[in-house]
Amino acid sequence: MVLYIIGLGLGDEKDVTIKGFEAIKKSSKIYLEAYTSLLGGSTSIEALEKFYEKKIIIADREMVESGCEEMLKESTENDVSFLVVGDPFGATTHTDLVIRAKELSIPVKVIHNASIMNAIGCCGLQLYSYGQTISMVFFTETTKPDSWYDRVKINRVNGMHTLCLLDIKVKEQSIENMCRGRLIYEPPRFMTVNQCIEQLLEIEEIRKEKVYDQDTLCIGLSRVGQDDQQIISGTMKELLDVDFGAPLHSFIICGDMHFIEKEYFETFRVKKN
Ligand SMILES: C[S@@+](CC[C@H](N)C(=O)[O-])C[C@H]1O[C@@H](n2cnc3c(N)ncnc32)[C@H](O)[C@@H]1O
Repeated sequence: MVLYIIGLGLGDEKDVTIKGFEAIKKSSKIYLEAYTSLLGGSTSIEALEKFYEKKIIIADREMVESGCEEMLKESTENDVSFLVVGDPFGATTHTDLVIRAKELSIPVKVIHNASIMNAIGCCGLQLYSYGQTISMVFFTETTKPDSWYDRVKINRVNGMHTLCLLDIKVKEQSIENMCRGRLIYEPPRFMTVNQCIEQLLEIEEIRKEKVYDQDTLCIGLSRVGQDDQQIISGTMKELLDVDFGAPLHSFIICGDMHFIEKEYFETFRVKKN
């Protein structure tokens, strides 16, 4: 029997490929990885279930990171589909799951789809000219992780663009609820372009290595691949107050731009009052 790992793309329930759809149809159980990305705003689990005519089981972080025992056991007897928004190996790599399945001699078939890692090409910067992608996590009162700053520095020194993927917090417990063992979860949070810029500038202020500043050119994107996607370019200062609307958001710190990249950049330039 086969464990299908299927990318759903970035839009809605209809972005699944025909191959993916066929695999879902013949699977006895369908799991949806629901903590590293999000389909289009109005795409609910119910919409997926209606379109695929199948019941969907939510695979949260706990389940995936604790080994997916039940799902793998099921795959030894029947075809099972594990759905991932975007591409299964785009940004979040589900390699642990593949290794576990291989250890149990379960055949795995991966069905790819669009990922933010390639759809980001819609802003006109050449995919070949990006350096390392960074993940920007929410700062807290006590922690401000900044290891990404060194990677942005390398990218900037080498004239490369930096894609910043922004934090998603779902099914998080408050410290108090965790300590008391209460399974009460905080509302989901998705980092905005504005929060990302604030954190970037805060760390530049602390590190002072002149990696970028508020006049650095950048691009904010939201809901890429969906009908209401937004792409807005400008300086960090200019984008700080722009409302990019509903999640998900991504951010790019531009490196050196070819003249065609510059021309394209200007077509998305923030409107000044
Ligand atoms: C772990 S990554 C995405 C992994 C996903 N499997 C993929 O291939 O696209 C999640 C982050 O990518 C970015 N992202 C994903 N989809 C997006 C979209 N449609 N528009 C803008 N940003 C997106 C957001 O910053 C989000 O927090």
